[in-house]
Amino acid sequence: MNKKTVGIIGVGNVGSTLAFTLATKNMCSTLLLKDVRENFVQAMALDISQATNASKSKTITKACLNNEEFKDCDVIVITAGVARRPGMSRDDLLLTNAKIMTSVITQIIPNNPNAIIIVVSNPLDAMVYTALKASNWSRNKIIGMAGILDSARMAHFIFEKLGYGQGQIEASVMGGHGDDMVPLPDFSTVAGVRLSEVLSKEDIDDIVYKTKNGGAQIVKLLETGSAYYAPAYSTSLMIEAILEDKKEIYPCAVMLDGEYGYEDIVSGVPVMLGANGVEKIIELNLKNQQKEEFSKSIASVKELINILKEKL
Ligand SMILES: NC(=O)c1ccc[n+]([C@@H]2O[C@H](COP(=O)([O-])OP(=O)(O)OC[C@H]3O[C@@H](n4cnc5c(N)ncnc54)[C@H](O)[C@@H]3O)[C@@H](O)[C@H]2O)c1
Ligand SMILES: O=C(O)C[C@H](O)C(=O)O
Repeated sequence: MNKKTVGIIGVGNVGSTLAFTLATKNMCSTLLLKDVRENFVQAMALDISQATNASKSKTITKACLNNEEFKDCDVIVITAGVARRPGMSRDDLLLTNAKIMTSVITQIIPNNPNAIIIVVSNPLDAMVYTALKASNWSRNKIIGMAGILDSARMAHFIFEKLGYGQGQIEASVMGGHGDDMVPLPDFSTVAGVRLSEVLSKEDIDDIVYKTKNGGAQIVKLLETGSAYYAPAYSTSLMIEAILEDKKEIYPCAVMLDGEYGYEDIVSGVPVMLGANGVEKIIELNLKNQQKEEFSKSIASVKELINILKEKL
């Protein structure tokens, strides 16, 4: 096991599921948990620590009740904020979560100068942007989790149509983590076979629709919040790639600086993750229609950022 410290701020549904995954899988030596709900975070730390002992993992889990204890992290995950409820879009969380993000960043930065930060709070791309501006850190160090989740959802819907190929599906989604995300059937395969070889255009269109609506579908069924198992697991893959310097390619939300023709805007693109966070941004050769969809998705994130500039 790595002698590494992971911190999680916001230990609600996603944060606690992630903490449980990391601790019971022995993925770090120390796990620091922080939340505004002080009793709750202590309960989570106790419960997860006891699960860890049952699993014979060596991870030590601690609840931090002040900023001084939350220190020396190699990776920090921010899931602090509110989640949407039925009838809401992720964008409705903008102002509330931007205030929380700014306050969290200001608190954690002084004691964690070497951390790579993974942002999960929504609306995701605008929250990564907020965290980057509040910290003034370089773009390789603050990364948003969404593309792995959206791609996993797309793989799920591909399997639903096919009825075979579970575990062999590679799906690809880029763009912002909002209603205008860009599922890419042309870059998706089943055991290397292109989707268009095994599914009709109608089926593929339906998969694209369901992928874009995947988060809202769960919100509607849950009634009290949003998805957490797939988001937490997707985040754990990013953490593993960073802690173990795996140099793996994942779709993540990053600040663009000329890539795909955009700058000063955050969006989901394939990146290489390693010990330094984002170590490379990969530029796919998109067709015209895919470029248009990506541009629409960028415009939606820009709108949110303009609201933040005006109102915060
Ligand atoms: N990027 C993605 O793909 C993705 C996936 C799932 C959820 N999310 C987002 O992640 C966020 C968390 O979702 P959840 O289901 O875990 O919600 P949740 O309500 O279960 O947990 C949020 C936690 O944040 C805490 N919190 C609030 N303000 C805080 C602060 N200032 N400091 C520390 N902790 C604070 C709350 O007390 C709560 O425990 C939401 O914004 C949600 O929309 C994003
Ligand atoms: O849908 C949400 O609000 C949460 C998250 O962004 C998701 O896609 O599950």
